Amino acid sequence: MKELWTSLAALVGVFAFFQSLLHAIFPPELRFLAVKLFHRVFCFFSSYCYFDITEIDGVNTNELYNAVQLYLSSSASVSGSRLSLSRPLNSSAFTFGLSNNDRLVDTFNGATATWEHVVTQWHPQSFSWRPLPQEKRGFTLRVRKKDKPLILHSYLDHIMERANDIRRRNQDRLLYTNSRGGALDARGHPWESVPFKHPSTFETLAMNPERKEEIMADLRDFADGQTFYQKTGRAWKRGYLLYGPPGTGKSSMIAAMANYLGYDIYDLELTEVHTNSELRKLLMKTTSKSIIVIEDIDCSIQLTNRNGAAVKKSSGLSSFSDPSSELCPMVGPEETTKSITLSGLLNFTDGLWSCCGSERIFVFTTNHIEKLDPALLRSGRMDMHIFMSFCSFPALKILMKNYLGFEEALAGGEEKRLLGELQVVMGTAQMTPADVSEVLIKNRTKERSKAVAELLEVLRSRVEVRKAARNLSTMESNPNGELEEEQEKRALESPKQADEAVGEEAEDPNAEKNKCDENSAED
Ligand SMILES: Nc1ncnc2c1ncn2[C@@H]1O[C@H](COP(=O)(O)OP(=O)(O)OP(=O)(O)O)[C@@H](O)[C@H]1O
Ligand SMILES: [Mg+2]
Repeated sequence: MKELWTSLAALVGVFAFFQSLLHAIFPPELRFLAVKLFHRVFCFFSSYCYFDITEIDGVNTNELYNAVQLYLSSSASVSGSRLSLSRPLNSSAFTFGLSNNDRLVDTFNGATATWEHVVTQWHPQSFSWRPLPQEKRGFTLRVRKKDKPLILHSYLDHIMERANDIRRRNQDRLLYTNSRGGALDARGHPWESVPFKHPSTFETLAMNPERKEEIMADLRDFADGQTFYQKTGRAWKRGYLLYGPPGTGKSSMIAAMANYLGYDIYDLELTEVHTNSELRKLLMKTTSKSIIVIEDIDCSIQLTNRNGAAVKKSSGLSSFSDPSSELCPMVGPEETTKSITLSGLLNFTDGLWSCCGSERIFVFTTNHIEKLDPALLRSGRMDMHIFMSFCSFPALKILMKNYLGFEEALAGGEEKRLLGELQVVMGTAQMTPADVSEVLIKNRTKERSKAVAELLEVLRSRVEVRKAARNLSTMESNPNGELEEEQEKRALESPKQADEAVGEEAEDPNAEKNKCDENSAED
């Protein structure tokens, strides 16, 4: 045994001697060439090929590196004995990873892939404004040469897909905003994000159950429709226009959609976007499986029609923004040339640029559908028009269940009677779900039947106010109806002052016409 150790030590000594001799005799360039040559010969005779996937690709983060890390985390958690553990920002789950210079073997369609996590110290030479990492990290993938085509064509795609899945499952959804205007952050992103934790779901959303089911089915079909969209040559996107009075649940519906599908939300603040190209850049930086929202589209911004002229209500093309409205200040011609145009917006939702991602939903909301340009309403543009109405009786039952735990099937005699009375007054009271919710919140700690009775009282007084308003307006017989409109607005917008206010019945001007109106183009 002792002899073996002696001969081993001698061997190491000889090797060290020859190495120092080589260093002394040959210049570094020659040594470098020799190593390179050796490497080439080795690669030529080796049956393996290698791929390096570094964390930083030039100055940008390499998406594939992150995807591989996430992908391997699912198998690493099962097989590894020493793992790195992390919890990414905005994530609700832990992620496992390979420790430095550790290996993991994966198989894909019969091919074996060996992954090694390589970490080396790094001292960047060049100056950078951004703090750069002190170590260089990357993965080395080793596969048999014969498996190279399979790896390049399918395996990497498979990894990206799996990683996206894992990310979606682990990560809290995000709400993005472009409130910084067009300015980019350190990573070149124009969007800022916060975790999206809105509790609204389709279960809590008060609306006609059949209509709700229809919308949910539409969303499901959309999310599962990759093959359909591919087969029919359509971009994988869908547009919803939500319209109705304030407080009827348009924003709540968007949150419910996002929660239902597990999508992120991009809340596009159009007033912060200055040009069409800025709008395009924003679109390009959105991810798949997301909902892009433009709230209050009718008064977000001064839009121009496709001829470049300002859209005028009087010209027959209804306007997004009434120049006289204080919400939508008039923009002069010189600004108009710089601002975004209607065609820019239509390109954003519908043109070639809308396809620079997939599986995206566009949602526009408005309180005044009659103010929208027909170009936005025409068939196929916004696939589904959803009217969010005043609180109906079925919607009221949902709110009562949410806030008071009131179940119709379990209601006692007195509760049943109250429910019957509610049904009678509900149709004429025209209260928004937001107003009803407020009354229910106020009374939620009371005994249930008392809370219901209280709501009935509020609804009745509302009906009374509306009746009085109608009578008064008939007496005044205002030929232009302008006063009626004003009174109606006051009575409905501030129900608390309704006793003093005198108004006329307010109805969505397009309610009947547009109710549940869905563009036939979609199917
Ligand atoms: N259909 C509804 N179902 C459940 N809750 C509702 C509904 N509509 C309104 N609410 C309640 O009223 C509040 C305001 O609703 P929301 O912001 O969704 O209305 P909106 O239609 O978007 O109003 P606006 O037109 O002013 O933006 C919500 O926080 C929610 O609690
Ligand atoms: Mg809203």
